[in-house]
Amino acid sequence: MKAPTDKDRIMQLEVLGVGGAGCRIADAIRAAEPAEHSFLTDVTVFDTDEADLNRTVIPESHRVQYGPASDGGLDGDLERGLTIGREHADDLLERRDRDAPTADAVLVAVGLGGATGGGTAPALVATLQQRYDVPVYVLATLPADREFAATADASGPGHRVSDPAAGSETPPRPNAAANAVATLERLDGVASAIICFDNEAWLHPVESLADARDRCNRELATQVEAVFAAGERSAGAVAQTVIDASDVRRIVGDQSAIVTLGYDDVAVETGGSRFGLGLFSSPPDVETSEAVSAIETVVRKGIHGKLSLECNLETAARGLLVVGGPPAWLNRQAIAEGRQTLESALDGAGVLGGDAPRPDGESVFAGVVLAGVESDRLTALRAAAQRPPEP
Ligand SMILES: Nc1nc2c(ncn2[C@@H]2O[C@H](COP(=O)(O)OP(=O)(O)OP(=O)(O)O)[C@@H](O)[C@H]2O)c(=O)[nH]1
Repeated sequence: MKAPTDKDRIMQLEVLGVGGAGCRIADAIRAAEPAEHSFLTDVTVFDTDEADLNRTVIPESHRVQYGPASDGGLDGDLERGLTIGREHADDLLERRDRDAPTADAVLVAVGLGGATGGGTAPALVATLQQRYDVPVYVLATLPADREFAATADASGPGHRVSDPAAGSETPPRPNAAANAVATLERLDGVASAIICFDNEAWLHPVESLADARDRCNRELATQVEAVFAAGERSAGAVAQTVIDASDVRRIVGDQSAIVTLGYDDVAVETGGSRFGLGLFSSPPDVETSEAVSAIETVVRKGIHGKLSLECNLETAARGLLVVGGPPAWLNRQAIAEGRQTLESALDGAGVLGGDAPRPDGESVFAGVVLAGVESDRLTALRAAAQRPPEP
């Protein structure tokens, strides 16, 4: 954390999506990137399932099919996925756009529970770590119980075939918990950090993953963007306290810590016309009390609201808070107090804070990172992984 200078480098992230979920999440992150503050160097997606790959809106040049040339993926066979992953990891990295600028960090998105993403991610991350001197973070979804639990038969509410034509059917995955735990173990000691998103917590009670996934992916992309695009200086708006790549690195560490994200936002008056070019609009007069109240609200909900992975806050080893929005709303005192709020919630763990001015933004938001957390959900998945698959 430091005051901005002209030499400040804005954090740039390369995103690689692997497997069905990884490709869709990478797609969602790309879609969430606002034109006026780009933070992505490049987004490339890899899948064994060509049909799934072609449903993303990632340009064809950045979609890579590998392994057996068949639609439908590897059907949950993780051993096979691991073999294919080891065989192809080098080649996949070669098949990226070689002209893309070097990033400050790489984010590998993957859905844990399947065979393609979960099989390839460990080898891909290990190869990235060998080749580059930048952190390699994994963004991993955890499977929902309805994918593998006793009630997960094809007639259960969680397994409604939603829209087969769009490829959104969700077949039961009896091995999902075991696969997820096995992949997590393989990533431990290899990934710089593992950011988790728990599908179980984000799905509504009676909803199939197919119905929920686009909404979940948008939520996750928003959480990611709030944090990783924080260091951006856009259109003359300079953050008072810039969060850069080394700050993120300090907080999430390089020891495969489990990381969870929090986020909240509130729409605010911006004074500009939504329809015109805004050339004649002036910044709104913002009441200090209103700005303070908006920041207090998003910080409180960002910390105590639903996290990407539920955890006991006091177990967090480190935390990061980013407060963003239109510059006129970014009250410095309130942001500093928000950081103290995070510090007290984390029981004195090390906390960094910063602001992210968004001149074109229409909301005030808080992005929260909690690193090194312990989560009952991971314990439950490990227990489920020990049980034999339901018949
Ligand atoms: N949040 C979210 N989770 C998803 C999505 N698609 C799948 N998942 C989760 O990710 C896990 C793995 O699914 P996929 O990524 O489709 O599987 P895969 O890696 O392609 O592997 P195979 O299909 O077995 O070849 C599932 O068990 C789900 O829990 C998605 O779009 N969003």
